[in-house]
Amino acid sequence: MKLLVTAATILEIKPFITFLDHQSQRISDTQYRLANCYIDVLIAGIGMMHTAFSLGTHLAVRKPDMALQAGIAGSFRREWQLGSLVMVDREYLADLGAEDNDQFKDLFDINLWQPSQPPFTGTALVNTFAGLPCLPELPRATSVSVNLVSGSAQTITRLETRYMPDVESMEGAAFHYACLTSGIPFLQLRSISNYVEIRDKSKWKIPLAIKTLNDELISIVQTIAGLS
Ligand SMILES: O=C(O)c1cccc(C(=O)CC[C@H]2O[C@@H](n3cnc4c(=O)[nH]cnc43)[C@H](O)[C@@H]2O)c1
Repeated sequence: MKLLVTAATILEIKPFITFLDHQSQRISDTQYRLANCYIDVLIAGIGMMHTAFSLGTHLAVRKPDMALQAGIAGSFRREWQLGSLVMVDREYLADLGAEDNDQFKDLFDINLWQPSQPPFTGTALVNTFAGLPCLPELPRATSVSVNLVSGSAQTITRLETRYMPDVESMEGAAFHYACLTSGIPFLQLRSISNYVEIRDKSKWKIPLAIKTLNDELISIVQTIAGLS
């Protein structure tokens, strides 16, 4: 099994890298062997541009059997606690399009993209989770990927009305696009660090979200490697 684990920033998967440093055989700066599982770690950068380029290059060269993206996210759902985990089954590109006076239109609305053109299902990038060696028991979430973190009532209402999202990140859609296009089974794991609201960074629980994210990531990778 060749597994890719990717994150936007090293901060988000530092405990996982520490686990690999202690529990696995280090092959190079970014490659490890854990039992019969070869693990590549890719810090792809924040945002869809960095993620798409890093992943596109990596998937073409390394051809992993599975890719796992781990990161923190904002939640639209107040009933989901900070630090709780989801796996994303549906991604929307929520701020790529055109402004028509005070209305936002995405690329499907203005007919530059057609619904269900590959690799889209309708207007979403959908993970069926087919081909994965294991699937954690986590809530499934619809996600929007944005370049501009949502922080106004108007934007939040627009996203909720249009996409009915549970969570928001800055990379998920690029990850889904790259994996669907390359035909590589994939899993996007997100831990909720904040609610999507008018920006107040003092309320974010990044250390808690990173802890729960990495506990789950380690557990999943141990399962894939046949260690639990
Ligand atoms: O200081 C800020 O305003 C700020 C805004 C968004 C993200 C950050 C980060 O430091 C984390 C980068 C990372 O986190 C993901 N993320 C987390 N929460 C959200 C969100 O509410 N909306 C979109 N992305 C979020 C994102 O995927 C970034 O890679 C700081």
